[in-house]
Amino acid sequence: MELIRNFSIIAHIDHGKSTLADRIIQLCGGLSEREMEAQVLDNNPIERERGITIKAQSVSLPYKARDGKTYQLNFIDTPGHVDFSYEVSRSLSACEGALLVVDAAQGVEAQSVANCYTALEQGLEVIPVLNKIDLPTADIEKAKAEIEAVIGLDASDAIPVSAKTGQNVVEVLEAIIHRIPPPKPRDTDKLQALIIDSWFDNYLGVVSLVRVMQGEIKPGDKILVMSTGRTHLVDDVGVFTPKRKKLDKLSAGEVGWINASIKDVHGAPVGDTLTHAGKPAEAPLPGFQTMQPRVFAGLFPVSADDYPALREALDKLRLNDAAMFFEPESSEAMGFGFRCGFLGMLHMEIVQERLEREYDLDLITTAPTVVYEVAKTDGTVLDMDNPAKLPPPQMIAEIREPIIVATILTPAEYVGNVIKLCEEKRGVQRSIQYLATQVQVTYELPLAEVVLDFFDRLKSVSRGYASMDYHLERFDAGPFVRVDILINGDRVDALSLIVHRSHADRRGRELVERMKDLIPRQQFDVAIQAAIGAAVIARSTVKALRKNVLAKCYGGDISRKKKLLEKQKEGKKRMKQVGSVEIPQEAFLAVLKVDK
Ligand SMILES: Nc1nc2c(ncn2[C@@H]2O[C@H](COP(=O)(O)OP(=O)(O)OP(=O)(O)O)[C@@H](O)[C@H]2O)c(=O)[nH]1
Repeated sequence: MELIRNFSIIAHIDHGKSTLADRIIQLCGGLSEREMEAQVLDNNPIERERGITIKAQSVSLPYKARDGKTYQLNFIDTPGHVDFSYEVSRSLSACEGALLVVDAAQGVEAQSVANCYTALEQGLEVIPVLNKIDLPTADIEKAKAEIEAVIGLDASDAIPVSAKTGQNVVEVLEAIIHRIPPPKPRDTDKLQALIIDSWFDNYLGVVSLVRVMQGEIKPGDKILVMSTGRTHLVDDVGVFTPKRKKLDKLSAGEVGWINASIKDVHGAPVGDTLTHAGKPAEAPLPGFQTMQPRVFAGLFPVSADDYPALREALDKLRLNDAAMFFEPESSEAMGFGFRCGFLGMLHMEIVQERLEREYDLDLITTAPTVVYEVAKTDGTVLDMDNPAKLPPPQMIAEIREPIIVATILTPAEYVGNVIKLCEEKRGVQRSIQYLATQVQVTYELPLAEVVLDFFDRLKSVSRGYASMDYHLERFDAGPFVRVDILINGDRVDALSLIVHRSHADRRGRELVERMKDLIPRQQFDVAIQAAIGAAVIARSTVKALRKNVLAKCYGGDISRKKKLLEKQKEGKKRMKQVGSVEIPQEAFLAVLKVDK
């Protein structure tokens, strides 16, 4: 155990975590040059394409140090996006230390600050690493000053490196073995293993990444999942090197995978404790906060025939993604589909992309909504994740919306823009603090205002420099109303929105205008209305088509004609019928884009 070091890397997206991890793997001889390919830790092709890490993974590496001893380094990867910050804390809880990687040309970003605090709270040793020193814009002293001012962490012995060229990376390894303590020995050998992550493998079924806190775990052991009381036989145990390698056992202090023929990820819940059925530990380890889906949307197949395929695909995805939620939903406008819950917008986009790409499904996604608390006049409180299901106004005593506290870090020159954006999004300022080279602004903001386009807007008003982190604080009552969209008098239930009364008129108007541009002209007039209850707040009309589209081409240009027809066919693919009107997918997505 003296020779084991368990560590994580905390870094903001793009600061070079994967590149550094690859270098470390290479230095420890984990993979040959050919096998390195690109970044081995980003397994999922979508993660790789988007260059963001989502799932926690791990590697065990032997490192022969300058002192002549060979250490076992267990690196547990953490995701870098704000949607997935709960996964960071669970990766950290399996470690004794963490590297804080800061891009020396960019400085500290909000996400790393929050994750760094989590690490410090959990008692981890944090080693600051300044990356990208090969860049001419890198400023080591400034980055150090920022770490000290913003995080309050001593950065005098921060290690300057270039993960790209490999310069100084070996010093990081030496710091890991000297500065991060080995796992603490326990005085009992009763098994306690913390499930850091579980995922579904097509060949093996559920594989769990565990940190053995005490005792040991071997193939053939009968293990007990402490929260469910279920027992399973362990088939195999091992580590990733990063290749999957079977071992005889995993011992106290180690991190590795186990496979115990559990059917789905819910059978091995993340944060749960495994122990021996015959000789159980007295108590489970402290678990993790369960993750609550915060953003909900309806997913509907474009073709009703795809409904069973969609269900199957969602079932499969859920095997891997314990944070995803879904249940059947039926909509008058959209037919049968599923109401799905996600951690945030990025999570939603990724799931949607996987369904379309890996399962070849054409989907329509309704506007995402947050979960409102609806207090009814009869004293009951509902969690409302679907505006179409809001009870009638006379039954509602109060609607409460989720409020977050956002911490934003920005260079001083953009602070005015950032404040303006927050105010526009109904934010209430809590504090503003000038630190070394950045400003830290804290705002209370309605989550509903944040989920749609806040990140994009924040990036654009700060030229990409501002970063943010947030946590849910409470629910606040407010004057919320449901805005319905009617097409030729039919309510499109899937387009209903819950909005703040003060934004309802503008929102309704924008929505109607946008829908008008997106609904193709038909053989008859199409009336589009936005309404609150029976009161129409905006209206518009798509005039009936008078001429055949092809008439414009004067019969001459065949290729142009063909193009037009093809374009129409394209458009047809993602259409939904509402009453007698066909609505393209973009019209539904317009709801997303309307600026609140
Ligand atoms: N010049 C230079 N570029 C680097 C260095 N380290 C990483 N990069 C580049 O920075 C970009 C981001 O690096 P990644 O390693 O993918 O970043 P990451 O933090 O893992 O990103 P996520 O996986 O999204 O969390 C890539 O284009 C790298 O090539 C470095 O030391 N110097």
